[in-house]
This record gives sequence, C-alpha cells and structure tokens, in this order.
Amino acid sequence: MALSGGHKNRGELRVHESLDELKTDLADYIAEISEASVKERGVFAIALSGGSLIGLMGKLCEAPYNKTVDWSKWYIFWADERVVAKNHADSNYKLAKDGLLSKVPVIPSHVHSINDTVSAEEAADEYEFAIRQLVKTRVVSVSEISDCPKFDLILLGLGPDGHVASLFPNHSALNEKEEWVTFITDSPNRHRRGSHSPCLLSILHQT
Ligand SMILES: O=C(O)[C@H](O)[C@@H](O)[C@H](O)[C@H](O)COP(=O)(O)O
Repeated sequence: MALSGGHKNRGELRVHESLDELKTDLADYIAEISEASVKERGVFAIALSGGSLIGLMGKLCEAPYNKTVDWSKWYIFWADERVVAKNHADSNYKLAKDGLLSKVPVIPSHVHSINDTVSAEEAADEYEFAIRQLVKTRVVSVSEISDCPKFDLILLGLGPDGHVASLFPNHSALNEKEEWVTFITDSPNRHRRGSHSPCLLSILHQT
C-alpha cells in the first residue's frame, strides 16, 4: 500500500496494489473506527452508499472481524437510496442486507433504512425526523459548529464524474442548505440504472 497526500486537514489517500489488499485495509479501517467510536461514545453510527462499496466491505463478514467487531453497537444509515422497493435489485438497502447485514449480528432495530411504503418526499421527511431523534439521544453525534448530524463514518463511492451518494457535480441539490435529507427528482443516476430507479434520496449535511 502506498500513502500519499499530506495536505493539512485534507485526510489521507491510500493507493492499494490489489483489490484484496484494498478489501483488507478497508475492513481494518472500519473495525478501527468502530472500536474507537464504541470506546468514546458507546455506539458506532455508520452511513453506507451503494455501488461497489458493499462488495468491498465483504471481509467484515469473515474472521476475525465477524467476531471481533462489536456489531451490537452499530447503527446503520444510508447516505443515499433509490426510490424502489426494498426487495428491488436496485435498492441500496437490499445490497447491504444481502452482502453484509444478514451475515453479521447487527441488531435489526439499529438498521435505519429508508421507508419504501410512502412517497419519496414523505420518506425523506421521515428519514430526517428519525435522524433528528437519534441526534437528540446522541446515537448520532452533532457537529460542534452547527446543528448538523455527524456520523462516525460515512462510506461513499466516487463515480467517474465525481458524484458521491446521489450528489452530482453542479446539480441544484448541492445548493440545499436547510434539509438534512432530500428527494432528488432529476438525478443523472436514473440513466445509469434504468427506469426502475428514477429518483434518489440523499443525506446532504455532514460537517
Ligand atoms: O446508489 C448509488 O449508486 C451509490 O450510492 C452511488 O453513489 C455509488 O456509490 C457511486 O456511483 C460509486 O459507485 P461505484 O462504487 O460502483 O463506483
């Protein structure tokens, strides 16, 4: 693994020689952050996205992580979700459930998926409300400089055009300042995944 970067406060860039090395490093990294959060706050709040991420997290389902990670302290959220049923092939919840959550002992009530039985607008409002409640009880921390939620870890893939979650470069959704969760009606992602997944929900604010 090569490390580069070094810009103050810009984080660290890790370049891996192989997919296997990347998967191991990612599992180690997540396990480390989880342990530190549980030690400091008693819980670990993680937000997932879709794409290749869940496949890359696969080692967490294997030894030693499946036994050493304190799964009972995990609270799981989605950085973005498609407006499809939870059992639809395009659902980011289904992706995570099949590839990770059904294979480790997370507590079902700690899995905060987006409601697929109401309209997308209602689901966004409901999700924001749920996060606000969990900020109040400090399951999700709060930013020191605003009232925005601060997850212990947000894992995002990066699309070829630079999009993360369902936030695309220059999209008007990037100007949203008030809502924590929003319904994006004209996401370019719909063209990538086909007409079954026209819209997405994204958590916008994290400081
Ligand atoms: O719902 C989605 O499509 C994802 O949340 C999306 O934001 C993904 O993370 C990026 O498109 C990167 O995808 P890859 O990891 O497959 O490159």
